[in-house]
Amino acid sequence: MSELDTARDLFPYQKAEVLIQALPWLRRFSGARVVVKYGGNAMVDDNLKRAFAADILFLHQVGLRPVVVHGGGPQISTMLDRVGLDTEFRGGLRVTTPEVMSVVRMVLTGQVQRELVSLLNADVAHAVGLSGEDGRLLQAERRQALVEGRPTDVGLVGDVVDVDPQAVEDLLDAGRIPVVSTVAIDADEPTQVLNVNADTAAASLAVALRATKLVMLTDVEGLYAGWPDTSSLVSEIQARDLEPMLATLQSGMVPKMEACLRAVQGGVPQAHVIDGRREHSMLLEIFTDAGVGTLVVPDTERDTEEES
Ligand SMILES: Nc1ncnc2c1ncn2[C@@H]1O[C@H](COP(=O)(O)OP(=O)(O)O)[C@@H](O)[C@H]1O
Ligand SMILES: CC(=O)N[C@@H](CCC(=O)OP(=O)(O)O)C(=O)O
Repeated sequence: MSELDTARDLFPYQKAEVLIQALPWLRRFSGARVVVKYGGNAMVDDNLKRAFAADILFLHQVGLRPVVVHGGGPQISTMLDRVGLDTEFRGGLRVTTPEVMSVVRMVLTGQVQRELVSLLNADVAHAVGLSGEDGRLLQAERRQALVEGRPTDVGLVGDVVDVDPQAVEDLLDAGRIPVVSTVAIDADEPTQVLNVNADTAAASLAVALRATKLVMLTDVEGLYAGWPDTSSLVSEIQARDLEPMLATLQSGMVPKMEACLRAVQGGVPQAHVIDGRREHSMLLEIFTDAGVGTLVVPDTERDTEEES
């Protein structure tokens, strides 16, 4: 039996109780901008994608202003394989030749984004897709990867250095749900596009939009202190405790936690990593005090005072 069936089986008074309990959260987050990063690894089946779209539409309907930033790493790898191009990652970043860049852009903006926009618009037409190229939303500078401590060339890969959020602001003002693909413009050569990690791009956008929350949906429960020991889930961590942990993390969790750190240090009050494989985990996180996943918060003032 799915969790949805269980919810349907609630007694009517229990359903009313759930609605009442959500009221303080609905009040608190009314009008809040929430940047939701949907990772390619959490887009594993059609039911999950539909549940994700339903959650985003719920947030929008109850007065929050969700902005979706999507990934698509596995989907890019599948397409590269299909067209006979090799996939290689160095230091967590895809080695991006001009041919690979064409596939990255095509899959992110022409496949993954289109699919999400179409799911979100199935009943009401709220969602509009855009890429980091539109309105110069995301500008990046070429970067290298760190492999065993050594800077290594990874081709057309960048780090977001400038965000012009106006195109997203315009859509939010018009009551739309922006769906952003993280292809960026090369700040040094504006006709060139760069491949950027979707987690760090989402964090930069959350900072530029002065978002209330950054929520990252992925394929694990959250951050594990002793990965792969799944009993070591970190439920809440301050920026100053996360920083020294970064060097101990592996693979996809490195950019994700760097992104959470970038967000809270840039003024976003809360950054969450939650399990995108569980239907409606986003609603649980936002509208209950169930405390799912890992919450990253800025250093508290009290602790800062204690130190000085
Ligand atoms: N300390 C850790 N805690 C949780 N996951 C970790 C950790 N270290 C590495 N990982 C890996 O990071 C992956 C999530 O990152 P990634 O594959 O990039 O996801 P996404 O496509 O959602 O961005 C997990 O599936 C897990 O294999
Ligand atoms: C430079 C780099 O590695 N870019 C990523 C962009 C997509 C992404 O980040 O997707 P997920 O969020 O699903 O991992 C890539 O090419 O896979």
